[in-house]
Amino acid sequence: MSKATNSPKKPSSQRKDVVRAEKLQAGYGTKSVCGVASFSLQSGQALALVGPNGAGKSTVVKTVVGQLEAVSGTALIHGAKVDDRTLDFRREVAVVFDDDAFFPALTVEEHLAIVSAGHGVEDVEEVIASELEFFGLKALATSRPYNLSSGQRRRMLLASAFVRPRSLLVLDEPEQRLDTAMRHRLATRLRAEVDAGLALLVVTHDPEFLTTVATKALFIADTVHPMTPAQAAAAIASENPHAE
Ligand SMILES: Nc1ncnc2c1ncn2[C@@H]1O[C@H](COP(=O)(O)OP(=O)(O)OP(=O)(O)O)[C@@H](O)[C@H]1O
Repeated sequence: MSKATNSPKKPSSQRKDVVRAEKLQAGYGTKSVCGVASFSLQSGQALALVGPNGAGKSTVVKTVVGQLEAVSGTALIHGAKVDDRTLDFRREVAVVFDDDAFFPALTVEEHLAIVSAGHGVEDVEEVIASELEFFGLKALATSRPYNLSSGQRRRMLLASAFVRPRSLLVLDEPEQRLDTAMRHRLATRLRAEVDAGLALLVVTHDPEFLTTVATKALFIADTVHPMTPAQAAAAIASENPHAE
């Protein structure tokens, strides 16, 4: 395996779809949870999925990354049907969902080291030091997950997506449990990475986060339709504040 850096790939002059969903119906078994979704995502773009609680955003994202079978339709990543067991998929696609997934016996820096080295990153120590700094985890590098706050554990999980190479980053409500300063820092960084060529698929309920990060949006409900980031931010802002 060739050595890798943890930076997103630069956009090529000829843009190809990183994600293409065609008439995708996401759901469980034979029951779809939302309308039919057709969309594409290219290098240098960030697509935000928005919509009310229970609308089907996470289900769509899990279907796109192959964690769920599509009820019907197709999802392609880099032109191929998704198989999250393949080496190519795992090399290219970094995914962070909202569920805490960690090894209780390993420290924060050991978690990051496993992910980074496992993806063939050359300068593991340097990369980890930089992400510990960015995510405000430097003083907690030798702590174990159960000794962290929920927001600190969230930072560790997010950091794990940045210590490895990625051409597609998939984040499900990354703003969850982060304080305002961290949300802002993360949003600003994600936008810079998108501008440098990353493809980002993100579910969010945070209008400010969306406005900073997204280049386009998709409203998920009984019908699915595209929106501009400004329209999507307005749609989120009008969501019932007591719905979450
Ligand atoms: N494992 C499952 N089996 C069956 N139905 C499920 C399962 N997980 C979620 N659902 C249902 O699928 C629908 C969509 O859920 P999903 O988590 O995709 O919504 P969401 O838009 O991401 O919501 P939120 O904004 O609350 O995170 C909901 O009605 C939910 O109850």
